[in-house]
Amino acid sequence: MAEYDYDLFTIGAGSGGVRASRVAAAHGARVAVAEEYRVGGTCVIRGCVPKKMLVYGAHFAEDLEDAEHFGWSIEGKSFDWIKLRDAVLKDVDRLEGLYTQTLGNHEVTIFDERAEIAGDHEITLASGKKVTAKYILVATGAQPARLDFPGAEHAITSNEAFHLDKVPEKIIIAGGGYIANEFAGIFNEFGSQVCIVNRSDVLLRGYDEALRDRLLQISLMKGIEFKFNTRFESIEKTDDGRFKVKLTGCDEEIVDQVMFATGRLPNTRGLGLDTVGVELGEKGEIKVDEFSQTNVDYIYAVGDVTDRVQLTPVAIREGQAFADTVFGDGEPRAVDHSCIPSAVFSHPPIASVGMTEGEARNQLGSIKVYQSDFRPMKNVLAGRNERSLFKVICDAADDRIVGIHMIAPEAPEMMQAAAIAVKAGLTKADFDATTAIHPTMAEELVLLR
Ligand SMILES: Cc1cc2nc3c(=O)[nH]c(=O)nc-3n(C[C@H](O)[C@H](O)[C@H](O)COP(=O)(O)OP(=O)(O)OC[C@H]3O[C@@H](n4cnc5c(N)ncnc54)[C@H](O)[C@@H]3O)c2cc1C
Ligand SMILES: NC(=O)c1ccc[n+]([C@@H]2O[C@H](COP(=O)([O-])OP(=O)(O)OC[C@H]3O[C@@H](n4cnc5c(N)ncnc54)[C@H](O)[C@@H]3O)[C@@H](O)[C@H]2O)c1
Repeated sequence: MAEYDYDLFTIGAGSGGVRASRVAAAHGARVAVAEEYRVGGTCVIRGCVPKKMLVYGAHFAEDLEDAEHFGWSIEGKSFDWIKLRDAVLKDVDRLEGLYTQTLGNHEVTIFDERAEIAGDHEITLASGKKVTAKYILVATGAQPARLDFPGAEHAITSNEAFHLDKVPEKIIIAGGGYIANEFAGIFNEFGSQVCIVNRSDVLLRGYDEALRDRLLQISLMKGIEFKFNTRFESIEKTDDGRFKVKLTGCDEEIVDQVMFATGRLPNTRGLGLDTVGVELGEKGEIKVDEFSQTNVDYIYAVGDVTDRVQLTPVAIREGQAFADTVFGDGEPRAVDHSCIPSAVFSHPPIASVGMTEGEARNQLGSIKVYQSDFRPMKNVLAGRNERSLFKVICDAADDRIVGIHMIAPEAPEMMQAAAIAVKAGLTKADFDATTAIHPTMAEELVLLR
Protein backbone atom coordinates (compact mmCIF):
# COMPACT_ATOMS: atom_id res chain seq x y z
CA MET A 1 0.00 0.00 0.00
CA ALA A 2 1.31 3.48 -0.90
CA GLU A 3 1.78 5.80 2.05
CA TYR A 4 -0.31 8.55 0.38
CA ASP A 5 -3.33 8.49 -1.96
CA TYR A 6 -1.42 10.60 -4.51
CA ASP A 7 2.18 11.63 -5.15
CA LEU A 8 0.93 15.11 -6.08
CA PHE A 9 -2.29 16.96 -5.31
CA THR A 10 -2.65 20.21 -7.23
CA ILE A 11 -5.15 22.81 -6.04
CA GLY A 12 -6.30 24.84 -9.06
CA ALA A 13 -6.45 23.73 -12.72
CA GLY A 14 -5.30 26.98 -14.35
CA SER A 15 -2.22 27.75 -16.44
CA GLY A 16 0.30 26.70 -13.77
CA GLY A 17 -1.66 23.84 -12.20
CA VAL A 18 -2.54 22.09 -15.48
CA ARG A 19 1.05 22.22 -16.77
CA ALA A 20 2.50 21.00 -13.46
CA SER A 21 -0.06 18.19 -13.14
CA ARG A 22 0.34 16.77 -16.60
CA VAL A 23 4.16 17.01 -16.58
CA ALA A 24 4.34 15.39 -13.11
CA ALA A 25 2.06 12.60 -14.40
CA ALA A 26 4.25 12.19 -17.50
CA HIS A 27 7.20 11.73 -15.12
CA GLY A 28 5.28 8.83 -13.56
CA ALA A 29 3.65 10.51 -10.56
CA ARG A 30 0.10 9.64 -9.42
CA VAL A 31 -1.58 13.03 -9.70
CA ALA A 32 -4.95 14.56 -8.75
CA VAL A 33 -6.10 18.12 -9.32
CA ALA A 34 -9.05 20.00 -7.82
CA GLU A 35 -10.78 22.84 -9.67
CA GLU A 36 -13.60 24.79 -8.03
CA TYR A 37 -14.76 26.65 -11.15
CA ARG A 38 -13.67 25.57 -14.64
CA VAL A 39 -10.64 23.66 -15.92
CA GLY A 40 -8.32 26.03 -17.80
CA GLY A 41 -8.32 28.76 -15.15
CA THR A 42 -8.30 32.51 -15.62
CA CYS A 43 -6.36 32.69 -18.88
CA VAL A 44 -8.57 30.28 -20.79
CA ILE A 45 -11.94 30.91 -19.16
CA ARG A 46 -11.97 34.64 -18.35
CA GLY A 47 -8.61 36.18 -19.17
CA CYS A 48 -6.09 36.22 -22.02
CA VAL A 49 -7.98 34.04 -24.49
CA PRO A 50 -11.55 35.47 -24.48
CA LYS A 51 -10.03 38.95 -24.01
CA LYS A 52 -7.92 38.57 -27.15
CA MET A 53 -10.97 37.38 -29.09
CA LEU A 54 -12.83 40.52 -28.01
CA VAL A 55 -9.81 42.61 -29.05
CA TYR A 56 -9.99 41.04 -32.52
CA GLY A 57 -13.75 41.61 -32.65
CA ALA A 58 -13.35 45.22 -31.56
CA HIS A 59 -10.65 46.00 -34.08
CA PHE A 60 -13.01 45.36 -36.99
CA ALA A 61 -14.63 48.70 -36.12
CA GLU A 62 -11.45 50.45 -37.31
CA ASP A 63 -10.75 48.00 -40.12
CA LEU A 64 -14.20 48.56 -41.62
CA GLU A 65 -13.71 52.33 -41.45
CA ASP A 66 -10.25 52.07 -43.01
CA ALA A 67 -11.44 49.69 -45.72
CA GLU A 68 -13.37 52.54 -47.38
CA HIS A 69 -10.07 54.37 -47.94
CA PHE A 70 -8.83 51.28 -49.77
CA GLY A 71 -11.76 51.34 -52.18
CA TRP A 72 -14.24 49.09 -50.41
CA SER A 73 -17.85 50.19 -49.86
CA ILE A 74 -19.51 48.33 -47.04
CA GLU A 75 -23.23 48.97 -46.91
CA GLY A 76 -25.32 48.49 -43.79
CA LYS A 77 -22.53 47.37 -41.49
CA SER A 78 -23.68 46.64 -37.96
CA PHE A 79 -22.34 44.95 -34.87
CA ASP A 80 -24.07 42.18 -32.89
CA TRP A 81 -22.55 41.89 -29.40
CA ILE A 82 -24.56 38.79 -28.45
CA LYS A 83 -23.29 36.99 -31.56
CA LEU A 84 -19.65 37.77 -30.69
CA ARG A 85 -20.12 37.10 -26.96
CA ASP A 86 -21.69 33.70 -27.58
CA ALA A 87 -19.09 32.71 -30.18
CA VAL A 88 -16.33 33.57 -27.70
CA LEU A 89 -18.03 31.70 -24.85
CA LYS A 90 -18.53 28.68 -27.13
CA ASP A 91 -14.85 28.60 -27.97
CA VAL A 92 -14.02 28.86 -24.27
CA ASP A 93 -16.18 25.74 -23.72
CA ARG A 94 -14.22 23.98 -26.45
CA LEU A 95 -10.89 24.91 -24.87
CA GLU A 96 -12.08 23.81 -21.43
CA GLY A 97 -12.87 20.43 -22.99
CA LEU A 98 -9.38 20.21 -24.52
CA TYR A 99 -7.68 21.02 -21.20
CA THR A 100 -9.82 18.44 -19.41
CA GLN A 101 -8.99 15.90 -22.10
CA THR A 102 -5.25 16.57 -21.79
CA LEU A 103 -5.38 15.93 -18.05
CA GLY A 104 -7.39 12.76 -18.66
CA ASN A 105 -4.94 11.56 -21.31
CA HIS A 106 -2.20 11.84 -18.69
CA GLU A 107 -4.33 9.93 -16.17
CA VAL A 108 -4.62 12.90 -13.84
CA THR A 109 -7.68 12.52 -11.58
CA ILE A 110 -9.84 15.65 -11.70
CA PHE A 111 -12.04 16.69 -8.77
CA ASP A 112 -14.53 19.34 -9.94
CA GLU A 113 -14.77 20.97 -6.54
CA ARG A 114 -12.99 23.23 -4.10
CA ALA A 115 -10.05 21.84 -2.13
CA GLU A 116 -8.47 23.03 1.10
CA ILE A 117 -5.48 21.89 3.09
CA ALA A 118 -6.78 20.15 6.22
CA GLY A 119 -3.52 19.12 7.88
CA ASP A 120 -0.12 17.62 7.17
CA HIS A 121 -0.24 16.06 3.66
CA GLU A 122 -4.05 16.10 3.93
CA ILE A 123 -6.62 17.79 1.67
CA THR A 124 -10.37 18.13 2.18
CA LEU A 125 -12.66 18.45 -0.81
CA ALA A 126 -15.93 20.42 -0.77
CA SER A 127 -17.86 17.12 -0.88
CA GLY A 128 -16.24 16.18 2.43
CA LYS A 129 -13.91 13.61 0.90
CA LYS A 130 -10.42 13.58 2.40
CA VAL A 131 -7.30 12.60 0.47
CA THR A 132 -3.60 12.55 1.25
CA ALA A 133 -0.64 13.46 -0.95
CA LYS A 134 3.13 13.35 -0.69
CA TYR A 135 3.39 16.80 -2.30
CA ILE A 136 0.82 19.59 -2.54
CA LEU A 137 0.98 22.27 -5.24
CA VAL A 138 -1.02 25.43 -4.65
CA ALA A 139 -1.87 26.95 -8.04
CA THR A 140 -5.04 28.82 -7.06
CA GLY A 141 -4.34 32.00 -9.04
CA ALA A 142 -5.72 35.40 -8.12
CA GLN A 143 -9.03 37.24 -8.15
CA PRO A 144 -9.99 40.82 -9.03
CA ALA A 145 -9.37 43.29 -6.21
CA ARG A 146 -12.55 45.22 -5.43
CA LEU A 147 -12.52 48.77 -4.05
CA ASP A 148 -14.42 49.45 -0.84
CA PHE A 149 -16.82 52.44 -0.65
CA PRO A 150 -20.61 52.90 -0.45
CA GLY A 151 -22.24 51.19 -3.45
CA ALA A 152 -19.04 49.41 -4.58
CA GLU A 153 -21.07 46.18 -4.84
CA HIS A 154 -22.71 47.57 -8.02
CA ALA A 155 -19.41 47.43 -9.93
CA ILE A 156 -18.45 44.51 -12.14
CA THR A 157 -14.95 43.16 -12.76
CA SER A 158 -13.35 41.56 -15.81
CA ASN A 159 -14.99 38.27 -14.71
CA GLU A 160 -18.44 39.62 -15.55
CA ALA A 161 -17.38 41.69 -18.59
CA PHE A 162 -17.38 38.58 -20.79
CA HIS A 163 -21.04 37.82 -19.98
CA LEU A 164 -22.76 41.22 -20.40
CA ASP A 165 -26.18 41.22 -22.09
CA LYS A 166 -25.40 44.42 -23.95
CA VAL A 167 -22.54 46.77 -24.62
CA PRO A 168 -22.84 49.59 -22.06
CA GLU A 169 -23.59 52.98 -23.60
CA LYS A 170 -21.40 54.57 -20.96
CA ILE A 171 -18.87 52.81 -18.73
CA ILE A 172 -16.43 53.94 -16.06
CA ILE A 173 -13.38 51.72 -15.65
CA ALA A 174 -11.43 52.07 -12.40
CA GLY A 175 -7.65 51.56 -12.63
CA GLY A 176 -4.94 52.43 -15.11
CA GLY A 177 -3.23 49.09 -15.71
CA TYR A 178 -3.48 46.23 -18.17
CA ILE A 179 -7.16 45.39 -17.81
CA ALA A 180 -8.36 49.01 -17.69
CA ASN A 181 -6.55 49.94 -20.91
CA GLU A 182 -7.43 46.73 -22.75
CA PHE A 183 -11.14 46.89 -21.90
CA ALA A 184 -11.28 50.66 -22.52
CA GLY A 185 -10.10 49.88 -26.06
CA ILE A 186 -12.58 47.03 -26.48
CA PHE A 187 -15.65 48.94 -25.26
CA ASN A 188 -14.64 52.11 -27.11
CA GLU A 189 -14.42 50.24 -30.42
CA PHE A 190 -17.87 48.74 -29.76
CA GLY A 191 -19.24 52.27 -29.41
CA SER A 192 -19.34 52.76 -25.64
CA GLN A 193 -18.48 56.09 -24.10
CA VAL A 194 -15.54 55.03 -21.90
CA CYS A 195 -14.02 56.90 -18.97
CA ILE A 196 -10.92 55.58 -17.17
CA VAL A 197 -10.81 56.73 -13.55
CA ASN A 198 -7.40 56.44 -11.90
CA ARG A 199 -6.18 57.28 -8.42
CA SER A 200 -2.90 58.69 -9.82
CA ASP A 201 -1.92 60.20 -13.15
CA VAL A 202 0.21 57.20 -14.11
CA LEU A 203 -1.08 54.65 -16.62
CA LEU A 204 0.60 51.27 -17.06
CA ARG A 205 3.25 51.73 -14.38
CA GLY A 206 6.41 49.86 -15.34
CA TYR A 207 6.14 50.54 -19.08
CA ASP A 208 8.36 53.11 -20.83
CA GLU A 209 7.05 56.63 -20.29
CA ALA A 210 7.11 57.65 -23.96
CA LEU A 211 4.88 54.70 -24.91
CA ARG A 212 2.47 55.29 -22.06
CA ASP A 213 2.17 58.89 -23.14
CA ARG A 214 1.61 57.87 -26.78
CA LEU A 215 -1.16 55.46 -25.77
CA LEU A 216 -2.81 58.20 -23.70
CA GLN A 217 -2.70 60.64 -26.65
CA ILE A 218 -4.12 58.06 -29.09
CA SER A 219 -6.79 56.93 -26.59
CA LEU A 220 -7.88 60.56 -26.12
CA MET A 221 -8.04 60.98 -29.90
CA LYS A 222 -10.28 57.92 -30.11
CA GLY A 223 -12.64 59.51 -27.59
CA ILE A 224 -11.69 57.66 -24.39
CA GLU A 225 -11.99 60.01 -21.44
CA PHE A 226 -9.60 60.02 -18.45
CA LYS A 227 -10.06 61.27 -14.92
CA PHE A 228 -6.78 61.24 -12.99
CA ASN A 229 -5.98 61.72 -9.29
CA THR A 230 -9.52 60.99 -8.18
CA ARG A 231 -11.24 58.44 -5.96
CA PHE A 232 -14.70 56.93 -5.79
CA GLU A 233 -17.04 58.36 -3.15
CA SER A 234 -20.13 56.31 -3.98
CA ILE A 235 -22.20 54.47 -6.57
CA GLU A 236 -26.01 54.62 -6.34
CA LYS A 237 -28.42 52.63 -8.50
CA THR A 238 -30.95 54.89 -10.26
CA ASP A 239 -34.63 54.02 -10.86
CA ASP A 240 -33.93 53.21 -14.52
CA GLY A 241 -31.22 50.68 -13.61
CA ARG A 242 -28.24 52.92 -14.34
CA PHE A 243 -25.65 54.11 -11.82
CA LYS A 244 -24.93 57.53 -10.34
CA VAL A 245 -21.20 57.75 -9.65
CA LYS A 246 -19.62 60.30 -7.32
CA LEU A 247 -15.87 60.90 -7.65
CA THR A 248 -13.83 63.31 -5.53
CA GLY A 249 -13.54 66.73 -7.20
CA CYS A 250 -15.65 65.75 -10.24
CA ASP A 251 -19.26 66.27 -11.36
CA GLU A 252 -21.67 63.36 -10.80
CA GLU A 253 -21.85 60.92 -13.70
CA ILE A 254 -24.69 58.62 -14.77
CA VAL A 255 -23.34 55.45 -16.38
CA ASP A 256 -24.53 51.96 -17.37
CA GLN A 257 -21.63 50.06 -15.86
CA VAL A 258 -18.72 50.58 -13.49
CA MET A 259 -15.87 48.08 -13.80
CA PHE A 260 -13.02 47.59 -11.33
CA ALA A 261 -9.65 46.86 -12.95
CA THR A 262 -7.62 47.57 -9.86
CA GLY A 263 -5.23 44.64 -9.66
CA ARG A 264 -5.61 41.00 -8.68
CA LEU A 265 -5.22 39.48 -5.21
CA PRO A 266 -3.71 36.02 -4.60
CA ASN A 267 -6.31 33.34 -3.79
CA THR A 268 -5.05 32.20 -0.38
CA ARG A 269 -8.05 32.88 1.87
CA GLY A 270 -9.66 29.86 3.49
CA LEU A 271 -7.17 27.47 1.90
CA GLY A 272 -6.02 26.07 5.25
CA LEU A 273 -2.49 27.34 4.70
CA ASP A 274 -2.35 28.57 8.30
CA THR A 275 -3.15 25.09 9.65
CA VAL A 276 0.20 23.86 8.28
CA GLY A 277 2.09 27.15 8.75
CA VAL A 278 2.68 28.24 5.12
CA GLU A 279 4.17 31.74 5.17
CA LEU A 280 2.34 34.54 3.33
CA GLY A 281 3.45 38.00 2.20
CA GLU A 282 1.72 41.36 2.69
CA LYS A 283 -0.81 40.94 -0.15
CA GLY A 284 -1.62 37.40 1.01
CA GLU A 285 0.71 35.89 -1.62
CA ILE A 286 2.48 32.61 -0.88
CA LYS A 287 6.17 33.14 -0.28
CA VAL A 288 8.34 30.72 -2.26
CA ASP A 289 12.00 30.23 -3.09
CA GLU A 290 13.48 30.02 -6.61
CA PHE A 291 12.17 26.45 -6.93
CA SER A 292 8.62 27.52 -5.96
CA GLN A 293 8.96 25.71 -2.62
CA THR A 294 7.25 27.23 0.43
CA ASN A 295 8.63 27.16 3.97
CA VAL A 296 6.74 23.84 4.41
CA ASP A 297 8.95 21.42 2.51
CA TYR A 298 6.23 19.33 0.79
CA ILE A 299 4.11 22.34 -0.26
CA TYR A 300 4.94 24.28 -3.44
CA ALA A 301 3.14 27.18 -5.13
CA VAL A 302 3.23 28.52 -8.69
CA GLY A 303 1.55 31.26 -10.72
CA ASP A 304 -0.46 34.29 -9.65
CA VAL A 305 -0.91 33.00 -6.09
CA THR A 306 2.80 33.74 -5.55
CA ASP A 307 2.45 37.24 -7.06
CA ARG A 308 5.81 37.13 -8.80
CA VAL A 309 4.82 38.06 -12.36
CA GLN A 310 1.09 37.65 -13.06
CA LEU A 311 1.34 36.35 -16.63
CA THR A 312 0.28 33.02 -18.12
CA PRO A 313 3.61 32.02 -19.71
CA VAL A 314 5.29 32.64 -16.35
CA ALA A 315 2.77 30.45 -14.46
CA ILE A 316 3.29 27.72 -17.08
CA ARG A 317 7.08 27.87 -16.77
CA GLU A 318 6.86 27.76 -12.98
CA GLY A 319 4.53 24.74 -13.18
CA GLN A 320 6.87 22.97 -15.60
CA ALA A 321 9.99 23.73 -13.51
CA PHE A 322 8.26 22.50 -10.34
CA ALA A 323 7.21 19.19 -11.94
CA ASP A 324 10.66 18.62 -13.47
CA THR A 325 12.39 19.46 -10.18
CA VAL A 326 10.26 17.25 -7.93
CA PHE A 327 9.36 14.38 -10.27
CA GLY A 328 12.01 14.61 -13.03
CA ASP A 329 15.63 13.54 -13.25
CA GLY A 330 16.57 15.01 -9.86
CA GLU A 331 18.09 18.16 -11.36
CA PRO A 332 16.47 21.22 -9.67
CA ARG A 333 15.14 23.77 -12.15
CA ALA A 334 14.48 27.43 -11.36
CA VAL A 335 12.58 29.84 -13.61
CA ASP A 336 14.52 32.83 -14.83
CA HIS A 337 12.24 35.79 -14.10
CA SER A 338 14.49 38.34 -15.81
CA CYS A 339 13.82 39.96 -19.18
CA ILE A 340 10.22 38.71 -19.52
CA PRO A 341 8.53 40.21 -22.60
CA SER A 342 4.99 41.48 -22.16
CA ALA A 343 2.22 43.20 -24.07
CA VAL A 344 -0.84 45.30 -23.43
CA PHE A 345 -3.58 44.53 -25.97
CA SER A 346 -4.81 48.09 -26.12
CA HIS A 347 -5.77 49.85 -29.39
CA PRO A 348 -2.99 50.07 -30.59
CA PRO A 349 -1.10 47.53 -28.49
CA ILE A 350 2.09 48.08 -26.54
CA ALA A 351 4.87 45.50 -26.25
CA SER A 352 8.01 45.61 -24.22
CA VAL A 353 11.06 43.66 -23.11
CA GLY A 354 13.90 44.56 -20.78
CA MET A 355 14.68 47.92 -19.20
CA THR A 356 12.76 51.12 -19.83
CA GLU A 357 14.81 54.22 -20.62
CA GLY A 358 14.42 55.39 -17.00
CA GLU A 359 15.48 52.04 -15.52
CA ALA A 360 18.48 51.80 -17.85
CA ARG A 361 19.64 55.32 -16.93
CA ASN A 362 19.37 54.51 -13.21
CA GLN A 363 21.01 51.11 -13.41
CA LEU A 364 23.62 51.55 -16.16
CA GLY A 365 24.37 55.28 -16.15
CA SER A 366 25.54 55.68 -19.70
CA ILE A 367 23.05 54.50 -22.32
CA LYS A 368 22.12 55.13 -25.94
CA VAL A 369 18.49 55.49 -26.96
CA TYR A 370 17.41 54.94 -30.57
CA GLN A 371 13.91 55.92 -31.55
CA SER A 372 11.64 55.67 -34.55
CA ASP A 373 8.44 57.70 -34.55
CA PHE A 374 6.50 56.88 -37.72
CA ARG A 375 3.07 56.65 -39.24
CA PRO A 376 2.49 53.08 -40.45
CA MET A 377 1.89 52.89 -44.21
CA LYS A 378 -1.61 51.47 -43.71
CA ASN A 379 -2.55 54.38 -41.45
CA VAL A 380 -1.32 56.91 -44.03
CA LEU A 381 -3.61 55.58 -46.77
CA ALA A 382 -6.45 55.15 -44.27
CA GLY A 383 -6.08 58.79 -43.21
CA ARG A 384 -5.69 57.58 -39.65
CA ASN A 385 -3.53 60.00 -37.71
CA GLU A 386 -1.97 57.43 -35.41
CA ARG A 387 1.79 57.32 -35.10
CA SER A 388 3.77 54.33 -33.87
CA LEU A 389 6.83 54.55 -31.66
CA PHE A 390 9.77 52.16 -31.32
CA LYS A 391 12.51 52.62 -28.74
CA VAL A 392 15.69 50.60 -28.48
CA ILE A 393 17.82 51.11 -25.37
CA CYS A 394 21.53 50.15 -25.43
CA ASP A 395 24.18 49.94 -22.76
CA ALA A 396 26.73 52.51 -24.00
CA ALA A 397 29.56 50.48 -22.45
CA ASP A 398 29.20 47.40 -24.66
CA ASP A 399 26.49 48.24 -27.27
CA ARG A 400 24.24 45.49 -25.80
CA ILE A 401 20.50 46.04 -26.32
CA VAL A 402 18.92 46.07 -22.86
CA GLY A 403 15.37 47.09 -23.76
CA ILE A 404 12.95 47.33 -26.69
CA HIS A 405 9.61 49.11 -26.46
CA MET A 406 6.96 49.45 -29.14
CA ILE A 407 3.50 50.88 -29.57
CA ALA A 408 2.23 49.89 -32.99
CA PRO A 409 -0.31 47.66 -34.70
CA GLU A 410 0.92 44.05 -34.18
CA ALA A 411 3.63 45.19 -31.72
CA PRO A 412 3.21 42.01 -29.59
CA GLU A 413 3.79 39.82 -32.67
CA MET A 414 6.97 41.72 -33.56
CA MET A 415 8.16 41.74 -29.96
CA GLN A 416 8.14 37.98 -29.48
CA ALA A 417 10.96 37.65 -32.04
CA ALA A 418 12.81 40.78 -30.91
CA ALA A 419 12.75 39.54 -27.30
CA ILE A 420 14.91 36.55 -28.30
CA ALA A 421 17.65 38.95 -29.35
CA VAL A 422 17.47 40.93 -26.11
CA LYS A 423 17.44 37.77 -23.98
CA ALA A 424 20.45 36.49 -25.95
CA GLY A 425 22.35 39.71 -25.21
CA LEU A 426 22.72 40.81 -28.84
CA THR A 427 24.18 44.22 -29.65
CA LYS A 428 23.00 47.14 -31.75
CA ALA A 429 25.64 46.13 -34.30
CA ASP A 430 23.96 42.69 -34.58
CA PHE A 431 20.67 44.41 -35.39
CA ASP A 432 22.37 46.75 -37.89
CA ALA A 433 23.97 43.76 -39.62
CA THR A 434 20.54 42.26 -40.29
CA THR A 435 18.93 43.14 -43.63
CA ALA A 436 15.48 44.69 -43.46
CA ILE A 437 12.31 43.05 -44.76
CA HIS A 438 10.66 45.77 -46.78
CA PRO A 439 8.05 47.12 -46.54
CA THR A 440 7.20 46.20 -42.94
CA MET A 441 6.92 48.03 -39.64
CA ALA A 442 9.37 45.60 -38.04
CA GLU A 443 12.16 46.74 -40.38
CA GLU A 444 12.41 49.90 -38.25
CA LEU A 445 14.16 47.68 -35.68
CA VAL A 446 17.17 47.14 -37.96
CA LEU A 447 17.18 50.62 -39.51
CA LEU A 448 17.61 52.71 -36.36
CA ARG A 449 20.56 55.06 -36.67
C1 LIG B 1 -8.94 39.84 -17.99
C2 LIG B 1 -7.57 39.23 -17.93
C3 LIG B 1 -6.76 39.23 -19.05
C4 LIG B 1 -5.50 38.65 -19.00
N1 LIG B 1 -4.75 38.69 -20.14
C5 LIG B 1 -3.50 38.14 -20.13
C6 LIG B 1 -2.72 38.11 -21.31
O1 LIG B 1 -3.13 38.62 -22.36
N2 LIG B 1 -1.50 37.52 -21.27
C7 LIG B 1 -1.02 36.94 -20.11
O2 LIG B 1 0.10 36.39 -20.12
N3 LIG B 1 -1.74 36.97 -18.97
C8 LIG B 1 -2.97 37.55 -18.95
N4 LIG B 1 -3.72 37.53 -17.80
C9 LIG B 1 -3.16 36.93 -16.57
C10 LIG B 1 -3.27 35.40 -16.61
O3 LIG B 1 -4.62 35.03 -16.83
C11 LIG B 1 -2.79 34.81 -15.27
O4 LIG B 1 -1.49 35.28 -15.00
C12 LIG B 1 -2.77 33.28 -15.31
O5 LIG B 1 -4.04 32.74 -15.60
C13 LIG B 1 -2.28 32.73 -13.95
O6 LIG B 1 -2.32 31.34 -13.94
P1 LIG B 1 -2.44 30.54 -12.56
O7 LIG B 1 -2.29 29.10 -12.90
O8 LIG B 1 -1.54 31.12 -11.56
O9 LIG B 1 -3.91 30.83 -12.05
P2 LIG B 1 -5.34 30.67 -12.73
O10 LIG B 1 -5.24 30.49 -14.19
O11 LIG B 1 -6.15 31.79 -12.21
O12 LIG B 1 -5.87 29.28 -12.14
C14 LIG B 1 -6.20 29.11 -10.79
C15 LIG B 1 -7.36 28.16 -10.71
O13 LIG B 1 -7.52 27.74 -9.36
C16 LIG B 1 -8.88 27.60 -9.07
N5 LIG B 1 -9.01 27.62 -7.61
C17 LIG B 1 -8.77 28.64 -6.77
N6 LIG B 1 -8.92 28.24 -5.49
C18 LIG B 1 -9.26 26.93 -5.52
C19 LIG B 1 -9.53 25.95 -4.53
N7 LIG B 1 -9.45 26.23 -3.23
N8 LIG B 1 -9.88 24.70 -4.92
C20 LIG B 1 -9.94 24.38 -6.25
N9 LIG B 1 -9.67 25.26 -7.22
C21 LIG B 1 -9.32 26.52 -6.87
C22 LIG B 1 -9.51 28.77 -9.81
O14 LIG B 1 -10.89 28.54 -10.04
C23 LIG B 1 -8.69 28.80 -11.10
O15 LIG B 1 -9.29 28.05 -12.12
C24 LIG B 1 -5.01 38.08 -17.80
C25 LIG B 1 -5.82 38.07 -16.67
C26 LIG B 1 -7.07 38.64 -16.73
C27 LIG B 1 -7.93 38.62 -15.51
N1 LIG C 1 -1.86 41.64 -21.57
C1 LIG C 1 -1.56 41.00 -20.44
O1 LIG C 1 -0.56 40.32 -20.34
C2 LIG C 1 -2.48 41.13 -19.26
C3 LIG C 1 -3.78 41.58 -19.42
C4 LIG C 1 -4.60 41.68 -18.31
C5 LIG C 1 -4.11 41.34 -17.06
N2 LIG C 1 -2.84 40.89 -16.94
C6 LIG C 1 -2.28 40.54 -15.60
O2 LIG C 1 -3.28 40.66 -14.64
C7 LIG C 1 -2.88 41.60 -13.64
C8 LIG C 1 -4.08 42.35 -13.15
O3 LIG C 1 -4.50 43.33 -14.10
P1 LIG C 1 -4.99 44.75 -13.62
O4 LIG C 1 -5.14 45.65 -14.80
O5 LIG C 1 -6.13 44.56 -12.70
O6 LIG C 1 -3.78 45.21 -12.69
P2 LIG C 1 -2.58 46.26 -12.91
O7 LIG C 1 -1.64 46.01 -11.80
O8 LIG C 1 -2.08 46.27 -14.29
O9 LIG C 1 -3.29 47.67 -12.69
C9 LIG C 1 -3.98 47.97 -11.52
C10 LIG C 1 -4.40 49.42 -11.53
O10 LIG C 1 -5.28 49.64 -10.45
C11 LIG C 1 -4.84 50.74 -9.69
N3 LIG C 1 -5.17 50.46 -8.28
C12 LIG C 1 -4.67 49.47 -7.52
N4 LIG C 1 -5.19 49.53 -6.29
C13 LIG C 1 -6.04 50.58 -6.26
C14 LIG C 1 -6.86 51.16 -5.28
N5 LIG C 1 -6.91 50.67 -4.05
N6 LIG C 1 -7.60 52.24 -5.61
C15 LIG C 1 -7.56 52.74 -6.87
N7 LIG C 1 -6.79 52.24 -7.84
C16 LIG C 1 -6.03 51.18 -7.55
C17 LIG C 1 -3.34 50.83 -9.94
O11 LIG C 1 -2.89 52.14 -9.72
C18 LIG C 1 -3.23 50.39 -11.38
O12 LIG C 1 -3.41 51.46 -12.25
C19 LIG C 1 -1.83 42.46 -14.30
O13 LIG C 1 -0.92 42.98 -13.37
C20 LIG C 1 -1.18 41.52 -15.27
O14 LIG C 1 -0.11 40.87 -14.63
C21 LIG C 1 -2.01 40.79 -18.01
